[in-house]
Amino acid sequence: MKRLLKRVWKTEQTVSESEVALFGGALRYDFGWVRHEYARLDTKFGQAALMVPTLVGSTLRLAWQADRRALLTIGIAEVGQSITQAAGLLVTNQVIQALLKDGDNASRLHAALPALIVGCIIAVVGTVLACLSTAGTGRLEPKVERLATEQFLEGAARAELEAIEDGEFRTLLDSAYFGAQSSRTMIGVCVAVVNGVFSLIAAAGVVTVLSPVLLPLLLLIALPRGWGAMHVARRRYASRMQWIEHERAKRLVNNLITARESATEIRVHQVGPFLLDHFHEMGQTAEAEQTRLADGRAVTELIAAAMAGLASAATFAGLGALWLTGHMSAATVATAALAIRTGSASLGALVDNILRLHEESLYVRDLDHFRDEAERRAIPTGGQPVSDFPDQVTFENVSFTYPERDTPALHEVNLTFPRGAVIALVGANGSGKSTAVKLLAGLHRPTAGRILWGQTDLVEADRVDIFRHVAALDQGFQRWPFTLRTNIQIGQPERNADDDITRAAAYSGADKLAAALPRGLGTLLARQFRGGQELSGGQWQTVGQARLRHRQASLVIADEPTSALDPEAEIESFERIRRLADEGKTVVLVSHRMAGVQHADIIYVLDEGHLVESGSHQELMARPDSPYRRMYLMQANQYGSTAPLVLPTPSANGESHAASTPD
Ligand SMILES: Nc1ncnc2c1ncn2[C@@H]1O[C@H](COP(=O)(O)OP(=O)(O)OP(=O)(O)O)[C@@H](O)[C@H]1O
Repeated sequence: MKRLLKRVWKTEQTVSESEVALFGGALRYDFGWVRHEYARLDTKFGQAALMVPTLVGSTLRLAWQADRRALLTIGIAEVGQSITQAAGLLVTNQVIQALLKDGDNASRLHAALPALIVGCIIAVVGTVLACLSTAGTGRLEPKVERLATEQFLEGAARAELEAIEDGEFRTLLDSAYFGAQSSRTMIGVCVAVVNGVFSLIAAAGVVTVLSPVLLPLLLLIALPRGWGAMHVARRRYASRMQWIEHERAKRLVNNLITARESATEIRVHQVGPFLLDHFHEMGQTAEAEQTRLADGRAVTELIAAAMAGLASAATFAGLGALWLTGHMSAATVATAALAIRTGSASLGALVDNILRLHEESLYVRDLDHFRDEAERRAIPTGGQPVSDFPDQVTFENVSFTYPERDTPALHEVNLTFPRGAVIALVGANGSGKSTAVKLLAGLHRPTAGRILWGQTDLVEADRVDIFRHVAALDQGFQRWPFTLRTNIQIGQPERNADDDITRAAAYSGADKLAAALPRGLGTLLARQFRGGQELSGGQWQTVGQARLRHRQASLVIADEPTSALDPEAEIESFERIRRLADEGKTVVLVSHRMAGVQHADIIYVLDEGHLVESGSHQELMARPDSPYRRMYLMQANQYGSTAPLVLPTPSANGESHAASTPD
């Protein structure tokens, strides 16, 4: 027995050899909710019970916002039920008293009849109230979940990009995600807690009315039951946490074996059998762990039941003694026994529900915290209007350091983006090009220095106005799992006319792509769904450029727009983007393809966050020690000295003709 208890109650972590080999140990997410692991195990029941009003408060506020009628219905139904419960017990007492009176059976039954009828009416009212509460809860739960999810999504969508990239905020975001689901669960649990409290008050009230001496007896039977329920709940929580860790590891391996991204290596490198072996080993460890936990639960429940049984026996012995010594009538003893049973069952359920409430509230509190934090870090609304695109946007000694980074990504940089010009940003990997365009687009605010939109400092400007002027396509632009049409329209969702979409598609060549797809522009671009199609990287860039064109913006930012295009498509693409400047748009190009940027009006060269030079292609090529010249020649030399970089030069009428580089 001792060995069994030791085995089932051991608390140390069981990690399979496979988990150690693949992940270096148990696979734990760095998510916020993991911070709560075992939190409740350390919480005493008293502490959890004391927190109930606070925990219930925030859920009730949400419920009040979601549907106050449903909330009021539940409240009234629950209070009504507790009244019917107490009244039912008192009426039962009347019935028993009448039945135990002197006289023949018929006269005793006659005497009991009025109380019996009242009892039936009370039971019907109680049932109707319980149904009302169930209906109200069913109506309220999805609304609360929807409201909580909307508040979560709104907070996430409005947060500054800095916040989204900040590890702490992301952690909070991930944990708050569970809060929306928990808010829904909390409604049902709150109702159960309220129900439990009222039932307990009703039972205790009746017991006190019958004989105040019975109240300690109720406690005597209820306390061990409460202790048992708490112990079982705590073991269940611990078991869930351990089980989750194994499941998480197994699910990850499972996903890796079936994922499309790993399909090539799974086959060519024969990773499949390797991972399957580990999957099998992890599965066995998990099964052993589950068996151990199930044994543990059974033992705990057995002990809890035994304790509750002993307490019941002692209580009923006490009741028997009171009856035998003439301190209590048989009718009162019977009613008291009933009230004690009802009360102790309510208390057991109450303890269980309070602990569940505490567990769920951990996630709901994360959601509350996230809402506050998201509000604090939201992109500010209002500010100085920037209704017209200015003559130029200027970076004045701009520095920027990412959160959690020591070295600045941009260091006292001065840049000018004149209206209608093509500006190229070039430089080695990590030199700060993408960071500069994110600042230009208003996605980040400088850590030092100023970005001036005309005369307006970006920090004081209405950011929504700024975003309205910007169309941006970055390296990892979103490949929405929607139709081709929506993938273009989403550049400016409110422009939905067929003509606009077709024009944008024709601009980038996405019209030819659509013609080759089974449902044209209506083809779903998501292989994971039925009828969905997958595009190649280059085809996606064509779609991205159509999206860029669809957006009616004055500042067009294209960060590596051609990296996946074939040479012919790349030439066309650069030319197309450059031509946007002819319409008065300011075009900012970030690219490693020197041939593509050489026709820009201004080329800025960045190196480790510093601006090292600027000028036109001709000016930069004329400087012997120019880093731009070095990069350009390096690329040109890859094709051999007899084949210098050749790209069409845009002509005034938009047609292109080949031109060799000046070098
Ligand atoms: N979200 C981020 N959080 C923290 N650091 C970042 C983030 N994005 C970029 N950095 C860092 O900032 C520096 C500049 O990165 P940036 O992406 O602007 O370079 P880049 O010139 O666009 O590079 P590439 O040519 O490789 O795209 C790098 O050191 C990079 O590691």
